[in-house]
Amino acid sequence: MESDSDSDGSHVSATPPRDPYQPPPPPPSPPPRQSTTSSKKSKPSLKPKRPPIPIPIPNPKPKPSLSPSPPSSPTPSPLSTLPFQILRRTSDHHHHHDDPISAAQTLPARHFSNSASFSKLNKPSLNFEPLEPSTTVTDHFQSNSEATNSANSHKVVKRHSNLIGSNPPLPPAKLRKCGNEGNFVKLNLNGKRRKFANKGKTRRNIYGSYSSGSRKFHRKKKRKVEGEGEGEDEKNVREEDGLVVETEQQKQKQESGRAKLDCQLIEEAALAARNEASDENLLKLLNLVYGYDSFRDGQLEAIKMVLAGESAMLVLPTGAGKSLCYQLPAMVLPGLTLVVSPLVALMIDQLRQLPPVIPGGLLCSSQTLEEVSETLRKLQEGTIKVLFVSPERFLNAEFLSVVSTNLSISLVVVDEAHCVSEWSHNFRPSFMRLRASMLRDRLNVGCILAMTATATVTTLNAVMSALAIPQTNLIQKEQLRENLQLSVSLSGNRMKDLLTLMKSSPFKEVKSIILYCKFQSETDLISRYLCDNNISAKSYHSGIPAKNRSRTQELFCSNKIRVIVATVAFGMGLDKQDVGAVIHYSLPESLEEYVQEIGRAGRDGRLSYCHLLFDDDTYFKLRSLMHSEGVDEHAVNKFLNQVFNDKNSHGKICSLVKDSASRMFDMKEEVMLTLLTNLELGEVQYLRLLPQLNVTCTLNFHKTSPVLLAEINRVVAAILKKSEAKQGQYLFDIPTVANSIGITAIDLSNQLQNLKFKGEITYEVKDMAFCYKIMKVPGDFCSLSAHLTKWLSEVETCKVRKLDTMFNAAVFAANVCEKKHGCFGSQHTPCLQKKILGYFNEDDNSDISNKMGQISRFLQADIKVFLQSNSHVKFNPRAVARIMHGIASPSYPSMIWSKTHFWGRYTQIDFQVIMEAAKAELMNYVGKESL
Ligand SMILES: Nc1ncnc2c1ncn2[C@@H]1O[C@H](COP(=O)(O)OP(=O)(O)OP(=O)(O)O)[C@@H](O)[C@H]1O
Repeated sequence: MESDSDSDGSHVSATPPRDPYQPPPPPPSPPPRQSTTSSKKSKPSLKPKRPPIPIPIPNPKPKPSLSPSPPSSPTPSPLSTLPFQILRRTSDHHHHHDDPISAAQTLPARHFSNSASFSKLNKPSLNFEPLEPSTTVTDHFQSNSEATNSANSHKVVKRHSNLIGSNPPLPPAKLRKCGNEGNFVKLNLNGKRRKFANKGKTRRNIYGSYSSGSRKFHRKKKRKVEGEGEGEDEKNVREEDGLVVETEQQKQKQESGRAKLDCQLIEEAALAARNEASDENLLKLLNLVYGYDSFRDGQLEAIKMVLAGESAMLVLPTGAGKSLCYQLPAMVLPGLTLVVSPLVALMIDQLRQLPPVIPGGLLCSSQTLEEVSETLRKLQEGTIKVLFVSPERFLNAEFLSVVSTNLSISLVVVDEAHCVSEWSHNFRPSFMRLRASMLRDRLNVGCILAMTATATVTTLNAVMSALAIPQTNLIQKEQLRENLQLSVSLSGNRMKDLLTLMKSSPFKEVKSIILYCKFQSETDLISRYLCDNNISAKSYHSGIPAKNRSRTQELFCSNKIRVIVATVAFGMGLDKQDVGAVIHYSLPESLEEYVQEIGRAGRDGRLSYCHLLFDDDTYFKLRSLMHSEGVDEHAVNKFLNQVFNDKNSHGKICSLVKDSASRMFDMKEEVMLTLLTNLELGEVQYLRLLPQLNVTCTLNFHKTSPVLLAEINRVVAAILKKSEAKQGQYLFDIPTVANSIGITAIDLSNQLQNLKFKGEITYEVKDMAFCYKIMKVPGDFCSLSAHLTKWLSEVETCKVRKLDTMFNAAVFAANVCEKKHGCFGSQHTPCLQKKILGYFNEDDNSDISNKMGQISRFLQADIKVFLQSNSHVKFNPRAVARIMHGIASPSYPSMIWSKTHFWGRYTQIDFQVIMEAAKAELMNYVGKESL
């Protein structure tokens, strides 16, 4: 069993149902929903019409339509706190995703020119890079563009300025308005490079007209329109092109005039808001850029606070519009806005959703050096206004030098800010880099906007304290949307129950469903199962190559598949408006995760359905997994001794080979990284983490003799000194050689690369390692390891409590709820809402009960037999308890230990109880000194 919930740690039984299942009483059916393609009737808009403004503004996202007389909702929840109106899902509403034009209308409409009168600080202003049509597609989304291209080789797909691919093409009418489409981010996620034939040639100026390089674009377009071109003589095409270009140029002239006017209006509005951040000025800007008539609950408050230079903590439900709370200030504030997000995919989505008037960029670890330097160059030029950056990149030396010397940062946004706190469901050690003191010291940042949809009071307090946000600056709205109808059922046979559920109302009418599973193998199995039962489905998890994943997401977003069967890897940041249902096939690990995932449904404000199927087995399995990252003080102590193995190592670059260290200390890689990050970012800075690299090098000399080369090259001289020579090959440790001549390991790698290019050497590297520079050797290893172990164990306990709370809420709804306050059948919206809000507010701090057994008659005897039958192996209590729970660890891999009779035999007994029993038995057991 693996600890990673998005990993293939478990197997799902496909055995036929054992127990006859009574499906939950179906809720009253909403009217049937028709297929996407058939529903194109225009419907009255959800929102009041915007007042006319001087220039034609393309519509904002098509509003979900109302069916004339929606049936009354079965959920009696009050709607007063809702940030937007709830509509009941109906079958015939318009689905813009099927329609490229309306899909494109989901893109914000306005564009800026380079003539921006915004003062440039070194000068991130609302300007745009020239367009490189085909290069706005990243490798990440290459599959989509390839699909488009192969469908019509002459069709050039133009893209939204902040698009990174996989986006609906803009219709010509919209394109004309784009004065600027130059933002693109290339991510080499697949490790491949895409060649752009006309890169650097096709340019579009800031008002949308084309420079000479753009003739190709028109030529292709013309061929497509007139069905010509195939096999046609290039010269003819060029002659005809003359006419086409002329008319196009006339049109563009007119349009560029209009675009210029639009830009001026936006610039004026932004400047007005900068001078006076009044409701009126901000509303005008909102309307001009997004086409929205009003701010949603919490937005204006947050925007004004940030514009006043005050840090804020913003807690709004999923889909309530948090992104707008930094996008709009980014237009008004003079400096750069940095947005830190936990996931690359999330940053890509956010960059894509940036209005075209805001030039954006991205920096993350999956980019190549070339891509990183391109972004840094743009930053220096001031052509990026909002930069998405991963926390790992955040305080990296090169980034810091560019940012701190050339740019002024107006705002740092910490998205999914709960990741800062170890008491959240999703703690990211790298988010520790975002402490306010560090931001102030290194980047001179005064204003921080932290945003989350899912945080308990404890988490919020931890985040606000780390980011130095005063309590008075907490803007918090209820963390649940009211348009989600929550139902729960305890399942004896989840596969059968799932099918029954999906074939009954209201789910059978819902066209777009996310089905969440815990394990990768489950998603594959369930998607096949659904397909076998005529439900179009595809699986999505991190084990699927990025290219295929984005293709699946694209198919789902364009409603080509009805159900996406996904692990937790899917959904964060997904802003598909018309997801009508979210089904949990497995118990989420926490109420936060549950709320985050159901938050993918009903973002269009319509009533949407969320069903949780749960069972005891999954709970026990997850509970076991909660213990897979636990460590003992003894192991932490050994780890620290290894990290600081040379007591006089101040300033030295060291490395820890991941595989061997992981086995040596029986610690997962993530745990070692958490410890190292704590040693870097905790109260005392003991070390500084450096990029990970392969540290063992085997080298051969080819041209010049090693000794002669060493005379003119100090790297070679150092290698000869520090390596072991064997049969003409030189074996050495990269950090050791780097240290000996006082350069970084990365510099050494670069120099080796140079020698290789010159034909002097060939070499191979292996052993991926954590690399770090020692800043201070701890004085007392024992107290430091005690401190770190206590901290890790508290984090583990916190996770376990979260799972128990989630399970208890489901059990309460399914078994205990008396259905007095609006709950009925399997529907438990009121009681679950109460539990969730109480949990976030921490109303109930009493002990959380759990279903784990505290005693077992045979446990002690089984442990004894196990130890006796494996007398040749050294165990500690944690290792024994893990085996009894069926959890693999680096030193006790499942490939070997799952064969034992006792593997996973005691998943229903509390982990601590087994640890205690194992400890007692190991004490008795002669020859075991591992305690
Ligand atoms: N004032 C507004 N009026 C109408 N629509 C809005 C408004 N503000 C934001 N939206 C729209 O709401 C949708 C959701 O916004 P956004 O993605 O920022 O939500 P979020 O709070 O970040 O959600 P999540 O936490 O799930 O990522 C977007 O399509 C956005 O354009």
